[in-house]
Amino acid sequence: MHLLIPAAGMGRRMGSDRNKLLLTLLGKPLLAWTLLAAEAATEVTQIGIIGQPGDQTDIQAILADLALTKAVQLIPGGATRQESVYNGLQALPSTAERVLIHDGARCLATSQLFDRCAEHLRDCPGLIAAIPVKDTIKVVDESDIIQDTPDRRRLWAAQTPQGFEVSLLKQCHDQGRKLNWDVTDDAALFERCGLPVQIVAGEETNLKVTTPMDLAIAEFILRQRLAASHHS
Ligand SMILES: Nc1ccn([C@@H]2O[C@H](COP(=O)(O)OP(=O)(O)OP(=O)(O)O)[C@@H](O)[C@H]2O)c(=O)n1
Ligand SMILES: C[C@](O)(CO)[C@H](O)COP(=O)(O)O
Repeated sequence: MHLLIPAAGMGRRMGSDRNKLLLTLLGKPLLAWTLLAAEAATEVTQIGIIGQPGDQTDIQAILADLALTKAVQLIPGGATRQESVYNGLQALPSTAERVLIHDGARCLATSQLFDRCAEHLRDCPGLIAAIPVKDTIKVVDESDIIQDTPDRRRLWAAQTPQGFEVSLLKQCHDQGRKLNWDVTDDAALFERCGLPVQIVAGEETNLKVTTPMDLAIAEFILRQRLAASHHS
């Protein structure tokens, strides 16, 4: 199955001078960890990295270092994640029926999670990895006065991978562009088009590295993971 990796962000919330996916986490760029998980996933056959042209040299260097066995294509990114994924969809071969999309910034996703999503995608038109929300969530108005406390049993935190039938997702993206929808994930486009999106069990460690604190937490998790694999 094809995997698209949006990797064309600026990392503004990270506050660094470059794309956060090029920052180092335990000796490798963030993007390299994401690619290693994709390489280890049995169900992933082809990888499209969606990156800004200005990052292309760095991305090529990461690829040269990893020497992945899977076919990798570089696709130019857009101004938003939504635009970047749109570009990725246009670059897929016409034979691609289903696609997984996974944020480069979720560099701790395991190969098992990719495989689980790909397997489920054979039985539904759209899905996302997600985990149940642990906090009590408040809905507030413009003055920060609480308006509602939704039932936590119905709240899930969206992650990636997200997977879809390619033809349907392309239609949803086209609709979104026509109607100027501005969304943060692909599932939202599917939802707005009235299409069902299934939840698949995500991973608590599959955080999106967004801020410097996330980077520190990711390093802690990765250290634990590597230590456990050395002892087994
Ligand atoms: N124009 C964009 C913006 C984001 N992304 C990707 O989408 C994922 C999720 O985005 P986010 O974590 O918000 O990354 P940034 O946009 O880099 O971060 P920020 O919003 O803090 O600038 C990341 O892998 C990012 O590289 C992308 O491919 N193209
Ligand atoms: C796609 C996503 O990673 C799901 O959690 C997320 O929506 C990306 O955008 P965000 O604006 O950084 O939440």
